[in-house]
Amino acid sequence: MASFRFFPFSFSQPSVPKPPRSTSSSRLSVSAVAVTVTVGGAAIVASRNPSVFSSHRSSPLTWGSIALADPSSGSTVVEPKTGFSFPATIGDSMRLLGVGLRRKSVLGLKNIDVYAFGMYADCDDVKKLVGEKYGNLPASELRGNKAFIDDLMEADIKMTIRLQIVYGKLNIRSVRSAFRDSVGNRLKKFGGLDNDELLQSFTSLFKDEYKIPRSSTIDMTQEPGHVLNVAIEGNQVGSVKSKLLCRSILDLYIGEEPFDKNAREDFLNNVASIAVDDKAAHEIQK
Ligand SMILES: CCCCCCCCCCCC(=O)O
Repeated sequence: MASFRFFPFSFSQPSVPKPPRSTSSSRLSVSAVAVTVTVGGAAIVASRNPSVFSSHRSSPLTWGSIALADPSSGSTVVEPKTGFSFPATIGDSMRLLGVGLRRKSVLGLKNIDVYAFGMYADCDDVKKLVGEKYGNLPASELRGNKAFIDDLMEADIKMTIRLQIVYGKLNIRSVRSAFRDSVGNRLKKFGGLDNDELLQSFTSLFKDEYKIPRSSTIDMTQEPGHVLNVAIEGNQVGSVKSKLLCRSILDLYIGEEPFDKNAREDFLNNVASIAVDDKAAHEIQK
């Protein structure tokens, strides 16, 4: 049964400013990266090479970005290292702005591919934030602007991080424990030491009875009002209302020490490109 917890937001001063080390090693060279986009059943290969997508976009910022393929066509984007695909849109408004891979070292010996992930955001919410606070900033400065990136993770923007399990031997206890480490660390970073109850409210959503075989999905969606909604295989398993928790989870993927640096870069490029396209549209209308 789905559960709902409410945690009022309060950020205290970061007392443990050291984030976990990124374990991602999915650094991909310009020539090596390939992302397949399928449109109407046909596969299109995208890469970080700027030329691939430049034909259908006006912005020079969108090199290597993958999500701005036609969202109305039911297209999907493939994470290149795992071959796992992600829909270009979820629902009416959420668009895929980056895909990546979470790798994790086991007993300090070898890295395993744990899950592929897709990062989605509501474009209208993103445009609203840019319009309200960053309208005067040139797009080239937007994607690297720390205040903007912090705002992206703190504003009331609808976003989903979809995990797709790659490692077939994963059980839900390992998921709980991995979240306890990674999210727990971020909660300390942004909220101080006293957040055990909040962390417990989140990890307890992952109940023993849930099975997560290879290719199953876990969606973590920030809904309006900073409600974190978790769904496993499309079934809602619970929600926690906490701005701190939402911020901490987004930081794992979009923050300064992300699990996959290239995925973050693509995400920020695509966010900037949405904003640029919106500004350009307004200029034309004037
Ligand atoms: C054997 C490795 C087990 C790792 C399980 C990770 C499962 C999901 C955790 C999500 C948060 C994170 O990536 O840290």
